[in-house]
Amino acid sequence: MACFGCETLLWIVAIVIVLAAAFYFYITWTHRVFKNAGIPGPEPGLLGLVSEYRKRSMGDIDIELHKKYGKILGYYNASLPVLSVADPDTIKDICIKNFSHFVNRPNILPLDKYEKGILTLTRGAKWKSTRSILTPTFSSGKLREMMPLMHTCTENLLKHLEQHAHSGKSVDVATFIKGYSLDVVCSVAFGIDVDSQNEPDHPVIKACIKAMNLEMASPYIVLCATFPFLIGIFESLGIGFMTSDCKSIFTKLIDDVVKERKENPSKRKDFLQLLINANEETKDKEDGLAFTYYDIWSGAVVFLLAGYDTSSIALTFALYNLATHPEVQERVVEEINTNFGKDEVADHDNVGKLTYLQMVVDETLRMYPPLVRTSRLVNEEMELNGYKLTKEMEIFLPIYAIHRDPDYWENPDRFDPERFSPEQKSSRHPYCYLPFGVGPRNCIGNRLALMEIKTVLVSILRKYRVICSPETERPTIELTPGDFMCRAKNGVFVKLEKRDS
Ligand code: HEM
Repeated sequence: MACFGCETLLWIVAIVIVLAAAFYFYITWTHRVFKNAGIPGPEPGLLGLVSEYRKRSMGDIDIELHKKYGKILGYYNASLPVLSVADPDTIKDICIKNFSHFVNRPNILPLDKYEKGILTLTRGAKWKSTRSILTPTFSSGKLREMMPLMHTCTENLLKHLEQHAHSGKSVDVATFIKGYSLDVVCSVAFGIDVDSQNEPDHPVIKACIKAMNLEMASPYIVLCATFPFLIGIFESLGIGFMTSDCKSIFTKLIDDVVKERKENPSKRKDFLQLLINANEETKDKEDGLAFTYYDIWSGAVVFLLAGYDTSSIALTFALYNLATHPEVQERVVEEINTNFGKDEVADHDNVGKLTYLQMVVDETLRMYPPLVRTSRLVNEEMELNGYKLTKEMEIFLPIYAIHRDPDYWENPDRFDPERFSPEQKSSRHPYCYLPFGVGPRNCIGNRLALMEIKTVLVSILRKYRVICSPETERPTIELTPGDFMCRAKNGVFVKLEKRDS
């Protein structure tokens, strides 16, 4: 007769075996989609590409997959099938021609009542109404009004760079630029003035940094991608993707500012005020069309989630490209000197004159698109170019891989701003360049981002020559593995040399 302890152990072993077998059958059942549809792609293994995300950058993974399997392929993120589309004509079909079938993006994580209003994640009618309310807040007039706030952040950045330039040592510009971008988010979206370089322990700064720390291979994402039904369960329990401490810091901050401004109307022309105005103006509209208090929260937070890292990555890589290509840098400086008066401040209106600088920024966004992939969700079963798409299938557009595809870009790893001369631009397929995405669901902040990047570059380049140091990674920069964003793994080190004024 078996002892009690042995019997328990046998039960545990049996349960583990049954669970492991159930998991195996479940996962192989979910991995049947592309084989059934005849769509090429890598063997899924147990968790699809998840183990790859720990080793290599997402951009490099996409390049390799598309080289091997063609412009349209299927892979799995844990149990979730993803159709990766790197063909510009099909991208046009998805994002423009058949947009109504692909309005939404997949949610890879649960969303609570605050997060559901975040524009990048909203769906259907809610997306349409939020997008149309937010679009005017990014108009030229509104951007012009926000410039003075951004200018104050640039002044802070220059102050910090000055201290380090003096030392003659190599500096990680990524850190400085991130600090600057955080100051912009706090000022423009949260209505507070913070100098994050001097106040790294400020609770809002810490919350912003924590809220941005999501990687594709994080346990939370892998769990939800393996068992997607958990997303619904978490949502019904009121659990979202942001940690509760970050959420309560943002909520308290926004509550306080909204309350204060409703009692004492403010003259400050920031994005948060535009959100408060939208809330006032739509409060009598029927349910679903009004811009609610939660939408103010989501509007401010989307600025952080979508606008902070993206702009700082673009700025950082622009400085890297200028340091590694001094002849391009001197041409930009010459253009600035020709078009700007001695003490003229770069602003919304005058940066438009700098056409060569625009080409440099465009080429930087090609080589290092801040968002490595963007996505769409199939909203009903359909056929597209001979492929059978199932309802809820995720479609990813591998921006980084398309930008490095030699079929569209000669010598794709070479930095060459001339690719964006009017002649070269007009001779290229328009959908093989997608740093800001494409179609009605493209980046709402693209003009703001470009204005910000160009004005900051002008301010830095008029003061400093950005040069390589022994620490500058060359010929290319290693990117962080498994990151949605195109982030430099080891920072971006350069030296700053003061220019003669
Ligand atoms: C260089 C900087 C930036 C880059 C490269 C960038 C890139 C992108 C990309 C690729 C998308 C997805 C588009 C698509 O799926 O077609 C996107 C969406 C979005 N971006 Fe940006 N972005 C930048 C800056 C900003 C800024 C400053 C904001 C300001 C708030 C912003 C707000 C958004 C929002 C709200 C969406 C979602 C739009 C929607 O779903 O309707 N972005 N961005």
